[in-house]
Amino acid sequence: IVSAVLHRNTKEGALWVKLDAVGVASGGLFPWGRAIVTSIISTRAFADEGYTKFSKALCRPYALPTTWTGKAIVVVPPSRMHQLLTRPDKQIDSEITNIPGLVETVQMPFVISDPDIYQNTIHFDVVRKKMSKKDMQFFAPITDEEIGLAYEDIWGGSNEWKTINGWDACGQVIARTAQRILIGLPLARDEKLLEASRLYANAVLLGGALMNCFPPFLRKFVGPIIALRARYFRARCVSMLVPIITTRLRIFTAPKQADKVPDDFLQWMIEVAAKGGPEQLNATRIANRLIALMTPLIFATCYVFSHAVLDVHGSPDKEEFISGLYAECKDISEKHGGLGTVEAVDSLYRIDSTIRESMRTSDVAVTNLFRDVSAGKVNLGDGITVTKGVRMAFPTQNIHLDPEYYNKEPKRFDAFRFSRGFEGLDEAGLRARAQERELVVTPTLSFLPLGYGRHACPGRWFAAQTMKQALAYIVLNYDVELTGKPITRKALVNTMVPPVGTQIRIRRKT
Ligand code: HEM
Repeated sequence: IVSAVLHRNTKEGALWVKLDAVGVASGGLFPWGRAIVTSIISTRAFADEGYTKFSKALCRPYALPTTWTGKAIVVVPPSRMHQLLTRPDKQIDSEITNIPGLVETVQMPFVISDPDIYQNTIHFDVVRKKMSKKDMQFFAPITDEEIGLAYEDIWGGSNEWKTINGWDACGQVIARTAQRILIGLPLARDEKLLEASRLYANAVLLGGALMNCFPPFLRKFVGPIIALRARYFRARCVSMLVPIITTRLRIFTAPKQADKVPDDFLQWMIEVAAKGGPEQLNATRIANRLIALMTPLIFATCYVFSHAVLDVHGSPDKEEFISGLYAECKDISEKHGGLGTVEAVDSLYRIDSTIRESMRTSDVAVTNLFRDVSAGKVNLGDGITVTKGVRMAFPTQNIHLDPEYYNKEPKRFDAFRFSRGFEGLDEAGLRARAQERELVVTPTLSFLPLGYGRHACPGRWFAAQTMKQALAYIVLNYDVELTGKPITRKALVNTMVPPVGTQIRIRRKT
């Protein structure tokens, strides 16, 4: 059936016939069907093969079979990346969009019933307007304070070793900090809301990965069942958020009293919603928008941050990394009287390099930066045109581990890879080479975890600043050891499954 769909006599069928495919056997029954089913556990191997054979050797796109779309996605070679990721979404001959890929990565429609939340993404505008580089001074002292309090409450102050779940412990600190920004005090510290939002984020990630193991025609049936857990936690979050949103809406519509208007994400969200018309000023809808943002704010940030903590502490070079990080954090923190300013956080170059390196080596996904053709056709060269309904992606994980871009041991986690070359320079030397620095927030064609071009992540300055503060806090205040076996990471379809069971031993430094 799959073969017939892929090869039917349409423009799309012509595309699949023309493209080289990976993982599809040349003989036997239902080769495409078998490749699609195998993609559940072999997407990474398929992508490795496609990268070597087609992306690198021939600079050609190839078809990657996947249960996710129930057919294949077109993996575009690095040579076409700049052009495709910087072009306007709408051109005379074609229209592309990144939204379906983002939405379907976590299968949002099964979790949130109101389609306006993911079809009309006005909450993205709030991130774009209020979370740019220039806004970081506003957030720095708030996140610094919340991170410190969160560690004290969650990781504790005991000098005795205790064993905790590393993924949960990192996630709880990030969730609390993210929530402080979203809804302010006192609700941000409400234990029940914190737990529900963190479990919601986990359920969305793991549920999405699981749902994507089923092709769309089966997903219709299993999706609602798998999504029950995420729906339950979402409903709990909504019921806790609606009262505060209702109060804020009242303040918003009342005659203005400047001192009463809070300054947090929820307030900015209400202001943007008001421009969208009265139907947007609905407390449940606003709650769902905040929850939709919890996926990047809590899940993506938690994913990256937990990996950075585990990568540093699980490295054979841990001693060297930790002592280098400690020296930097202590020096900068003493110089700036803490880490609650942009100037202080921006000076944490080794910390920045550690997080960037972890994002490079511990990718969230096998392929990423999805673009669906929504109208017309996109020409990929070599006579290959992609038509409406086809999803394109980039071989991001392969690029991140390619010796052409990372010539020194590309698979090794080398925390100071991006900072080492700048050590020992005086002020003038540092200034002269400032433009050369590759930071977490600097997307390049060989560093794509935060996107590139037109839709590069607008939350990256906030995510980077918060993760840097949170990692520096651990380095300064805790001894951490990984317990159990070394972490091995596997892909489930396109998602790299995080090590949610990893245990760590921690104690407060004396
Ligand atoms: C470390 C954590 C994060 C990672 C790894 C991450 C990753 C990404 C990536 C790869 C994209 C580009 C998608 C594409 O090109 O199609 C993206 C877009 C986006 N991110 Fe993030 N993100 C993170 C944190 C955040 C935060 C904290 C926020 C805001 C609260 C945020 C909000 C967004 C939004 C609104 C978009 C869509 C931009 C657009 O379509 O123009 N992200 N993110």
